[in-house]
Amino acid sequence: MAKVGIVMGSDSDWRVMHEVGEALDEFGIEYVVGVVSAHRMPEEMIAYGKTAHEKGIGVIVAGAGGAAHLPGMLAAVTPLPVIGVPVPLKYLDGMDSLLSIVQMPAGVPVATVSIGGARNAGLLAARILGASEGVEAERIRKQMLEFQADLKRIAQEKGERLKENLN
Ligand SMILES: Nc1c(C(=O)O)ncn1[C@@H]1O[C@H](COP(=O)(O)O)[C@@H](O)[C@H]1O
Repeated sequence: MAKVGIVMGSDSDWRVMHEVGEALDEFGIEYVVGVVSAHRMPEEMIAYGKTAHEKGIGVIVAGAGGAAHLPGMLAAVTPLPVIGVPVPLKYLDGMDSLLSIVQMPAGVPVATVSIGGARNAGLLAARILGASEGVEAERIRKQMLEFQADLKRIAQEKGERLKENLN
């Protein structure tokens, strides 16, 4: 089974991006973590994007804050799906990052999650890998269905408890 490449513009993004890894851990999916910045190390970033698909990576999850060009620049050079995570910083609350990531020109898609939505990025990467053929993909799909059933059960139990407390 392909791995997920988790990359971020700075080690400071890990406070948000660690949730990508935690979601993948729950699904037994391997990942490799790295820091590559389009702004601070453009050559290394391009090399990462150009070679990721040759290194057993099937999906890239890229997080960055502020003028977040990393996800889009990776999408420009890789054939793999790229999921962008807007990382909120001290100023502008991540709106700058969200707009930088989501407003891609036609032809260069980045699947953008919500501001700070690292967990959903991990879950989306799991769904992408689970959509392929093979035993491992089948296992991920099955586990995702169980995960969704759990979500429903928990939401219903919480609703019931609220009703009991109010009535
Ligand atoms: N947005 C980018 C890019 C990029 O898009 O290439 N490289 C670094 N950064 C962002 O700068 C913020 C501050 O970084 P520092 O904490 O290192 O100063 C981080 O959120 C990072 O993702």
